[in-house]
Amino acid sequence: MADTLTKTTPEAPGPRATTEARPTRTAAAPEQPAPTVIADAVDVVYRVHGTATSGRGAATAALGRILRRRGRGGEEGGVRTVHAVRNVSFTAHRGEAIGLIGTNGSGKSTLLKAVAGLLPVERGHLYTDGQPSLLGVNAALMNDLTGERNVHLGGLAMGMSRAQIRERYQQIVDFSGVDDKGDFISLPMRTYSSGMAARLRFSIGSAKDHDVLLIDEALATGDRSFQKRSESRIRELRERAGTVFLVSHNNKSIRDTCDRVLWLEHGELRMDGPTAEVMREYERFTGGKA
Ligand SMILES: Nc1ncnc2c1ncn2[C@@H]1O[C@H](COP(=O)(O)OP(=O)(O)OP(=O)(O)O)[C@@H](O)[C@H]1O
Repeated sequence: MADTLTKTTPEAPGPRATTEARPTRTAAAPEQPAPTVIADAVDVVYRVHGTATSGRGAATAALGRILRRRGRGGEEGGVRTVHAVRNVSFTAHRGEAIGLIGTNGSGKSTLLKAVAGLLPVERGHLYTDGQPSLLGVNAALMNDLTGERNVHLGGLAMGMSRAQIRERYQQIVDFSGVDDKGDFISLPMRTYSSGMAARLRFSIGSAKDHDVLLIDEALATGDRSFQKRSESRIRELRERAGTVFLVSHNNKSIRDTCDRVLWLEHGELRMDGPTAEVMREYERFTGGKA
């Protein structure tokens, strides 16, 4: 494992911090767990191209002209900007399970992708110790291949050796439960229900010990009994010294799995603290409906 934190995100073109205020790991107090992710005033901005509507007569063109007259959105030359994460700072440590909560569109998935190094930061810096893995997205599974082939492919994509995959193969299949209703593991993944595919992805992704594991709830779908199994798997992964981030709208899952919660709203970090405290405030904010 690297001795110093490394910068994982490619930087976006355009304005950025001028000083390279790279946080160095300071001599930690004996019981202080090592930091695994440092976000230092991070901004993430999407640029949506092709929003200009030039065709005369088209309904979308007319709508575009109306919206432009009203001066809405950060649009310039047909490029709309969406400022999804704003000035977010936090430090995550080894052994922590951190929930990411917030109402729809608050920036949770975007922040997760930035930590995974899949999206550039516009301003600020992100440093990670070890390789962050976003569960599912980077497990390059293919619909036309059988579940069995995908277990091998996903394992290789995560950097497991063939021998490691062979050794854990049965465990991965059993945990996913895709064979519970017949021999589905030998059928192409396109024949799986979305829940079955998500279970296999979770099972493959969590078969490896990760330094930083990022889980977006969209990938952790599945029935209640599978969710329970996933929660205990997350606890195991965390016990094996990594850091787990979990995006979820399921407050119970967050309470059962995480000891710390980051609450995002409009891309800003509204609260960062112990699960019980943050969830209490969040439920007050959403009227307990989130
Ligand atoms: N590829 C994209 N291009 C442009 N804007 C995007 C893109 N993805 C997300 N956004 C915008 O960024 C903002 C944050 O979205 P994000 O998906 O991170 O929120 P979220 O908190 O994960 O939402 P949800 O709980 O609904 O999954 C939203 O305004 C969304 O419309």
